[in-house]
Amino acid sequence: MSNKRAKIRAEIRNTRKNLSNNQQIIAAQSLKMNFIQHLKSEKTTNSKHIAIYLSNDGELDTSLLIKELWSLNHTVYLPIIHPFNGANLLFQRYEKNSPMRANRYGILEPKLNCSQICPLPVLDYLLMPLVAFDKQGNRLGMGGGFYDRTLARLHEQNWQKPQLIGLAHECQKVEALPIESWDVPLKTIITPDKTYCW
Ligand SMILES: Nc1nc2c(c(=O)[nH]1)N(C=O)[C@@H](CNc1ccc(C(=O)N[C@@H](CCC(=O)O)C(=O)O)cc1)CN2
Ligand SMILES: Nc1ncnc2c1ncn2[C@@H]1O[C@H](COP(=O)(O)OP(=O)(O)OP(=O)(O)O)[C@@H](O)[C@H]1O
Repeated sequence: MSNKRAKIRAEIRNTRKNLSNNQQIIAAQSLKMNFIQHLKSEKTTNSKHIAIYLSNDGELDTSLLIKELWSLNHTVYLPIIHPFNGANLLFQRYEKNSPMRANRYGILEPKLNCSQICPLPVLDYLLMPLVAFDKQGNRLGMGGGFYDRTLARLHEQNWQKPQLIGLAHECQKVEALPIESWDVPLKTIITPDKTYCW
């Protein structure tokens, strides 16, 4: 692993964890408004299949957005670390009363129920956590390689769906990330302040 990537990861995780509760609440409200605005700008009104994540480690809080998506009749999914290969993600439906369990990192995920797994190409939007992003839309995650491995096959083809959207605080932006061959760049990143499009 590149030292430079590890250093950026450690620094930004620290900055992000030091955001106050108040800053996190305001950020969560802005994220909700910005993503709903993004959906409206696409001029499609039917209900969508949207994968998101439950926040951890100072990540942008998604809880308000998830409630809003449910109330607008969108179908929400969360990542599950693959129970057999442990290296890829599956996306399983998430409802208010879904049975949950903590994964190996202590992050809650739905208990595996194969009938509720959504194949990747059926998802309309994949909202991804990240640690750092740069001005070209490159993404640095927590270091597990889960999203990159899960998206690798899709990335080799000229895929239409899902639209990949990174969610981050503005303080997670850096000038330029050292990139690796497997990194999947993002077309959109939503922060509480701005929606970046490439
Ligand atoms: N909210 C959220 N969910 C997610 C991710 C994420 O980045 N954020 N992931 C995105 O891929 C996957 C989990 N990836 C993760 C990778 C590392 C750590 C982590 O805390 N690592 C510790 C070391 C833990 C250990 O090995 O025991 C650390 O770096 O301190 C957390 C999640 C799936 N779910
Ligand atoms: N497409 C892939 N095929 C095989 N291995 C991969 C692939 N993508 C990533 N990896 C492995 O995963 C490890 C971690 O990758 P990286 O540091 O880019 O993760 P990350 O983007 O920070 O994490 P995440 O995607 O989980 O948020 C790398 O050392 C690499 O070996």
